[in-house]
Amino acid sequence: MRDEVITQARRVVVKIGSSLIASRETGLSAERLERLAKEIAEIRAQGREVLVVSSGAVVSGIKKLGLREYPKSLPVKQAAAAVGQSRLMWAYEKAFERLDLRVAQVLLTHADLADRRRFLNARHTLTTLIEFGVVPIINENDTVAVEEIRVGDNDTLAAQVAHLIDADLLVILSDVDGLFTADPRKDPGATLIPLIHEITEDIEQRAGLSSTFEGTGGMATKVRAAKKVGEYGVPTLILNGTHQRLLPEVLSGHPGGSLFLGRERRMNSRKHWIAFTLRPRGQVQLDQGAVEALVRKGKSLLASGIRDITGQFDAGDPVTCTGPDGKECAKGLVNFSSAILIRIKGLKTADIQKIPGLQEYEEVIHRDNLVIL
Ligand SMILES: Nc1ncnc2c1ncn2[C@@H]1O[C@H](COP(=O)(O)OP(=O)(O)O)[C@@H](O)[C@H]1O
Ligand SMILES: N[C@@H](CCC(=O)OP(=O)(O)O)C(=O)O
Repeated sequence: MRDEVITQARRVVVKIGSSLIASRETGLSAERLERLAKEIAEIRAQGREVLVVSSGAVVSGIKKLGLREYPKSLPVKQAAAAVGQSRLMWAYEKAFERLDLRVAQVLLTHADLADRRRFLNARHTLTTLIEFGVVPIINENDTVAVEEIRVGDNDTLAAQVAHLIDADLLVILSDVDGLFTADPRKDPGATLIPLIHEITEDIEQRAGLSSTFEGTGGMATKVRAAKKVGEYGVPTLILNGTHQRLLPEVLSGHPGGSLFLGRERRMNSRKHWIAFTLRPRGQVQLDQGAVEALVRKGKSLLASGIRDITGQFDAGDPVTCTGPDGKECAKGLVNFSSAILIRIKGLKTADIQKIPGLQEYEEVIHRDNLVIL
């Protein structure tokens, strides 16, 4: 099972963490990056399509700007990313050119993925690049990404890219062998977990933050990324990129790393986008009858089952639905703004249709726009 999922993966997203390609002396380790480029060329030669999500803009920029530490404020981080991204891309350009491979820089923000039209457009661009045999090198567009439109970390971005282009496998290369029972930097007794069938709360709690100068999210964002794509049926493999030739060897069937199996049945792409890419703008609290209608019977959400509304949102925005126990049970795109929902919550369809302007009312969230969590 493990072997097949890995060896037969045709379209692969490889995420390269800052921890792997950073160098204290020069900002960016050209040697490491060249070696990784060779290994990517090797897995392409195995008959795979490869897209790279690479961090490293900020660490490259730190050296170039003469900063002493990883920037804390957003403007300094953005300035470092701006000067660092061109250096990062230049290093990839040179490394892949030697291997007769062409690369393309693709910079994305959350806003590019949260708008369905832009999401589909990005999908088009990336698949066209793959058809041309180009290796896309993707990063977050840190320079323009303010808090509201940032993905925030590249493990999450890689998961969103894997979904975007319907990948068969997500590989996260880091400076650690995989997921351990605890952070191995802090607990020398921690052991590697080679195969994860299901991401339980226990697994999530074992994944800690980054304890290095360069790292952003640590193991926590990697496990979250694996959960995200796993729901879409894409497995995730975490490997130690500091070990020479581990990537091509493991992809050829050798043991190594931690593999998170994805769900066998893929979630429909649009529903996955609603569930995992969009950020909720508000919350709709439901009564037990509505929870059952949604979760067990696959019905659309009607106003009669709504008890209350939190937040301010417009028609078409994503919202989460919670049951009487306060737990999230669904997420979907609402047909009405929060201002209208406050007026019609708890009312029957026939009564709502008597309200001027709401004669056409049918449902608050249509089941095609609703995902059960
Ligand atoms: N349970 C765990 N297993 C493995 N690594 C862990 C765990 N918890 C925390 N970590 C830390 O996560 C780090 C990798 O994440 P990070 O530093 O963000 O790297 P990258 O730059 O590759 O994304 C490891 O070096 C390790 O210290
Ligand atoms: N976009 C940033 C990296 C953000 C990030 O997630 O870093 P990492 O944890 O090293 O993958 C950069 O290029 O510096």
